[in-house]
Amino acid sequence: MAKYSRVSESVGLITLQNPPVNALSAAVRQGIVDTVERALSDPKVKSVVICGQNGIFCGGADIKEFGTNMSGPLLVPMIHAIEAANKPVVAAIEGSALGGGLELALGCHYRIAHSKARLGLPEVTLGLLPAAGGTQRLPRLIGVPAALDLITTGKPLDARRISTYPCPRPSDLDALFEGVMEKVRQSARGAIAPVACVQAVRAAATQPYTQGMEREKELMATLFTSGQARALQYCFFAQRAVSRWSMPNGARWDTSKPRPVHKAAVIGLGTMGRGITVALAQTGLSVIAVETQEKQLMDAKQAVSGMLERGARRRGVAPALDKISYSHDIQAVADVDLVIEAVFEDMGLKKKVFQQLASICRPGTFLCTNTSALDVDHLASQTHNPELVVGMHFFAPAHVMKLLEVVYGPRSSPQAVATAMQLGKKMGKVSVAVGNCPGFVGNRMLKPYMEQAFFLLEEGATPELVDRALEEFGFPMGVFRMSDLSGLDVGWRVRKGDGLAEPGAPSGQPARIRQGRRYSPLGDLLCEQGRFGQKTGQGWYQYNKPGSQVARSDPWLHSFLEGYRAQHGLVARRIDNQEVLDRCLYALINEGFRILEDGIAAGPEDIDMIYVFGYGWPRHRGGPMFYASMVGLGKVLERLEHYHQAHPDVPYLKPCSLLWRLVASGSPPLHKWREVIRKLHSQL
Ligand SMILES: CC/C=C/CC(=O)SCCNC(=O)CCNC(=O)[C@H](O)C(C)(C)COP(=O)(O)OP(=O)(O)OC[C@H]1O[C@@H](n2cnc3c(N)ncnc32)[C@H](O)[C@@H]1OP(=O)(O)O
Repeated sequence: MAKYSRVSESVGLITLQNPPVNALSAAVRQGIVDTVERALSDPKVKSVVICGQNGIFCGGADIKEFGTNMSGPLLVPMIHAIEAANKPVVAAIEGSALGGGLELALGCHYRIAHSKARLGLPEVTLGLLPAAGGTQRLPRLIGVPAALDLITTGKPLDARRISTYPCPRPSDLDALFEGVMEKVRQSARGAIAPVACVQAVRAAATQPYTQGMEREKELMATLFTSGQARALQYCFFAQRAVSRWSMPNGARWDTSKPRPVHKAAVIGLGTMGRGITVALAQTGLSVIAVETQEKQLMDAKQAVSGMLERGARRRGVAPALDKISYSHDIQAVADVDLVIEAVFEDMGLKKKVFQQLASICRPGTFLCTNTSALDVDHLASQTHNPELVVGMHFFAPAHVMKLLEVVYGPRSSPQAVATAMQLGKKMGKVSVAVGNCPGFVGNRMLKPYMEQAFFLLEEGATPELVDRALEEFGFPMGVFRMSDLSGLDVGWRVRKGDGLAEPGAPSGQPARIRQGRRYSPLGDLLCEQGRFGQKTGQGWYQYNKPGSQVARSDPWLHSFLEGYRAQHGLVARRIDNQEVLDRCLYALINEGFRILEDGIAAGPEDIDMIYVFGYGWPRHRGGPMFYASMVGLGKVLERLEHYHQAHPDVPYLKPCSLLWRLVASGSPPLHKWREVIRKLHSQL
């Protein structure tokens, strides 16, 4: 809706009214058309001001309308009519003016913005482009380079005084567009909207306005119906939906009250502990950082200060150095509100820390563990108050990565979960509440994905082939480059703990069967040679020196694979990209369905946001479960069955019962899966 009033006798004031962000729904667009017409036909009105209610100009088109039969006036003619008005129209911008909201402002003759206003064209993040004249008017207003930056990244900027703008004067348009196109293609990793944005702005720079508008419309028509736009718009809502968490016992976000956290402690200052300390201090909390080894404590202090200083420089603020006090004595945590344990991933050590915390901390202190896979409930049982224990699983580097898995055990209280979720939000994380099981959601699904990658090497693939297929799909790094980055020894330690990795495996089939199922010892064999990845300069690839990040193909690895296949009587065959994607992704997705079946994740959105924000799943593909729904559940099931028949000793390829059930009930759209899951649970 849009409210009309006349102020100071001669000013027609149009106020957009559609809480919470004044999105341009059909009713709002109709309201604008009607009120503009009214102002223009009123002889007493000499000028018109458009603003938004409740401190926000406009959050853009109503994204909820996208999948529907959109009715009401169209944005383009509405904005044209405003631009063509014979009375001056001013956009008075407070808060956000985004997407269609900014395009509306661009159609006005003047724009006045509050110094704290945020202006942006985020359409590209939804798989679209600003097709209400945004790609045509903005370059004309602020120049091609600045417009390209805003339109292709979707990042908003603060209102600025015009005198601070650089004067846009590109000398060689062709070179400029070629350069930008190359950069955009690289960072887009297969997303089509950023590329279309460049093409639309190129039309603005090289063609008359009307032809530019035609090109903008044409490009938008392609994007609007694309699967990528659907995926990105799904992510927009899923990111918000995961904050409305629920637990199988009925506890929910809206009935569980978090407790405020002012002072926190981090135990263990390795890589994860340092990142968590930085993230907490940057949020404004007082932090006690504990490391019992003196040398490690000194190193950590220096590293944390450096990270805080660099971060503060980037954001133009003072570093939060004074928020942290360091101690080598765990007794220093006695009066904090919440503790995050981040010691070495070893159950014995973690148990000891939890026993100590239980006797040191004041009653009511929340005790959290940053374990990435261990049993949170077992740690809770070391304390007097297991209801105060939850997992807070951060991702490295913890002050940068957006994902936080909040892991509740069977005894975690709703208040503990609510407190961890709220703290995550304060830290700027996308927090997802998940149940307790080995690996939780993210790492549990990674296991079958990595297992398939190892098997593919045994059958004839190379790390380069597997990685290329996954990177072309949109992952920033394939599985082997990622494994080299995070360290092969991490998985080796876990496999040893699980009784899987044994040194000096014999040759032949028995060497590749462990605990009754197919097993690939390839990763273990590399570790036995001291090839831990980037940190040792050798892993699945080779590096110039330890710590280097530039992976190069390694002839040693290729002949090692040949020798391994010969030793075990395996004949290499040709493997194509499709098989790599099918086997790695469908095995991972199948585990996602098992996680839903087990009630470890409340819905597919939780799994998808974990993969998008923590594991580099390409956002324009919406997350693994959304991807499965786009591919078609029937096809996923058929492919899994096919591969399981070929590899009956690989249980991860056996389609799970929820997938069968969903296909049997007609492959309902993803937002209906919860109903099927509820029915399944009620029958168990
Ligand atoms: C015809 C095609 C035309 C396309 C042109 C476009 O305009 S595309 C849309 C471009 N606009 C955006 O992408 C803006 C998206 N919104 C935001 O970035 C933020 O919401 C905000 C406006 C900066 C406000 O942020 P804040 O943190 O204050 O609130 P939330 O993000 O939590 O949002 C509050 C609720 O409002 C819903 N919502 C926000 N924007 C839209 C929108 N454009 N359409 C529909 N709904 C929107 C959001 O989902 C939240 O709802 P919940 O029910 O609470 O989840």
